[in-house]
Amino acid sequence: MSERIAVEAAAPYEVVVGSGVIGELTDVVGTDVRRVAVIHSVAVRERALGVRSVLGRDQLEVHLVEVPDGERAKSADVLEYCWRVLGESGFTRSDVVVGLGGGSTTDLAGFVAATWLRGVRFVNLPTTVLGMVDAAVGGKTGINTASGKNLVGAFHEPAAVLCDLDVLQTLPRPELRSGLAEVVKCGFIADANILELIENAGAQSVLDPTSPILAELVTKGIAVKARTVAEDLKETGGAEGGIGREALNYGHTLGHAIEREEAYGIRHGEAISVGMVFVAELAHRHDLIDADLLQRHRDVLASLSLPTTWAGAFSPLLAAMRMDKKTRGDQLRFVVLEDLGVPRILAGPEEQVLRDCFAALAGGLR
Ligand SMILES: NC(=O)c1ccc[n+]([C@@H]2O[C@H](COP(=O)([O-])OP(=O)(O)OC[C@H]3O[C@@H](n4cnc5c(N)ncnc54)[C@H](O)[C@@H]3O)[C@@H](O)[C@H]2O)c1
Ligand SMILES: O=C(O)C(=O)C[C@@H](O)[C@H](O)[C@H](O)COP(=O)(O)O
Ligand SMILES: [Zn+2]
Repeated sequence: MSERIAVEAAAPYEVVVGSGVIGELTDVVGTDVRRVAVIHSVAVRERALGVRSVLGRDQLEVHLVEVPDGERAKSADVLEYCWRVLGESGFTRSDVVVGLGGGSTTDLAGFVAATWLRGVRFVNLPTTVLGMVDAAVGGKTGINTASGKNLVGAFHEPAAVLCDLDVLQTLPRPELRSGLAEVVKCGFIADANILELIENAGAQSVLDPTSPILAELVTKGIAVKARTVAEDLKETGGAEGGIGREALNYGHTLGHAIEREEAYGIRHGEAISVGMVFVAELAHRHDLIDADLLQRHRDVLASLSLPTTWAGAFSPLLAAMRMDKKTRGDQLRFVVLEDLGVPRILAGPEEQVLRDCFAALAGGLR
């Protein structure tokens, strides 16, 4: 059984979730296509070979473009390598890029597609929970630079996203957990039912790649992402009363800074987990949320063994946060909650309050 979630973009597309849905790839790649470049990470090489043999049957010329695992793929060097392969293969505007891998791979593949010939079609085949619920959907593509995370990129929507749950069976457990941090994020910003599902089911079944509960959480996370991006495709502002796509950045201001500070040795979802506790502290200290909602952040994340504390110096993080895309001029802006499911922007908090929130993090429980 599969679920189909529509994303109402300028060119609407579907996110298909279920076991075996990779079988739809030939259809979504489409006709009148001569070449397909499958940009994939090393870890999913076997899957890439499978994709090549399926697409190759239709007389397509399939180029496998293997890139490093994880964040190392999101570099100017790897981007340049992909451009070179496309150039040497004579890749035209009617050809298609396929991104096969986790969020790092699909962020890169999407940016390759956004920039080659000023934009070609691309299809995402995410192979991590995080890729399925977040990175592969919504059209944010890009790479990192020495100054920080995702600083160069483009909005470029995929033509389709196929989330084949079977691929999760090889995903290492810490990666699965990391993806769940973005699912928890969706719970706090938009769909409290996600939190209840996790709290009631318990970690064992949530972390089981074959469990119906994980499939349900993935589908619900995608639904939040699809709804949010459809309202504000390019992060220019939400509908009346809302903050639009910036809501999806919950926990990311500090989270991205931690990733950079750790030289990407921490997983994205782990850093975002710490970042969500930080902004919950911030909201609590501004009397926006009560102590119970703050504690609920720690509890649900800890129940999945996601980190809720981080020990290190604050000043480098503050400097990195100034490079966050939500910053305007010298003013830092954070996504916080004013209630469960009600995100808002908190602009220009006092530096001392930020330091106090950080100290509370480093010290664990308040
Ligand atoms: N564009 C967006 O909207 C968006 C949203 C969220 C996150 N992101 C980005 O996504 C990235 C994180 O993505 P991620 O958590 O998927 O990590 P990842 O892509 O770095 O993958 C994690 C590791 O798992 C391996 N892997 C992937 N699929 C596997 C599988 N099925 N079996 C075995 N190993 C597998 C990868 O090769 C890698 O080593 C970050 O760069 C983050 O900034 C982007
Ligand atoms: O889709 C979005 O919008 C998000 O913010 C989703 C985030 O989970 C994701 O990590 C995104 O890549 C962060 O974007 P950035 O604009 O802060 O780089
Ligand atoms: Zn994220």
